[in-house]
Amino acid sequence: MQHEEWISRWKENRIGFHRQDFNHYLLEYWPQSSSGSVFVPLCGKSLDLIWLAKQGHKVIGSELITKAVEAFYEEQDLPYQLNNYSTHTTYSNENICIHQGDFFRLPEGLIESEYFYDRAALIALPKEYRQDYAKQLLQVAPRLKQGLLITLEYDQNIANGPPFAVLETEVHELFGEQFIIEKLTQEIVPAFPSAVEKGITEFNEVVYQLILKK
Ligand SMILES: C[S@@+](CC[C@H](N)C(=O)[O-])C[C@H]1O[C@@H](n2cnc3c(N)ncnc32)[C@H](O)[C@@H]1O
Repeated sequence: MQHEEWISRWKENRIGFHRQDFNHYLLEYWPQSSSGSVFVPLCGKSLDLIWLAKQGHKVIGSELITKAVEAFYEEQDLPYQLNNYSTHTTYSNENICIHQGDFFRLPEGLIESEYFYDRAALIALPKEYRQDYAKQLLQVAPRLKQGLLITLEYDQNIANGPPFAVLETEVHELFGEQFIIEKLTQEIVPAFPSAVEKGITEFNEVVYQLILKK
């Protein structure tokens, strides 16, 4: 998807993916024993960043759109410091730091997180970008050892994304070489309003745990 489309979505407030509460799969399935840093790619202004920080994690997000990042810190009333780099601008706070810029241009090894959380990141990308997403995730955060991934399934022949349908076979194609993939749960849920407009009434939401192979 073109950057311009995300710019106009945020500008026009067409952000039906944004939730006013914490993701219930995160609350249920986030590994309680985890500690350290969590990477949240394509993070928007998600409240899940707050929940993860409250669990004691250092949280590192990546988000393309300046308006989204500024809205996050302003709405959460969190102070931040700014640092400009060639590929991105970093908004830092004691617990939550967001690299604003193109995820695909973040430098190799920038992020030292051991955990990642993907809700509506992989499924925000068209198929032709998803292999690069999986590759870049591990290049930018080479110490990752575990992740929680939430995908959506629906008939992509009825409507195009985003959100895009990402089936279990593709999750294995993208991550199966590096990670042991366990499907934790799945649930039929009402589709986002933008998908309803395109004729999709419900999604099958699927939650996976990914653990790095030894
Ligand atoms: C569907 S939203 C999901 C946001 C968040 N994960 C959530 O659960 O609310 C996808 C987000 O990815 C951002 N995005 C799209 N392309 C990106 C890129 N190349 N680099 C960084 N962020 C990107 C969009 O601006 C948008 O905020």
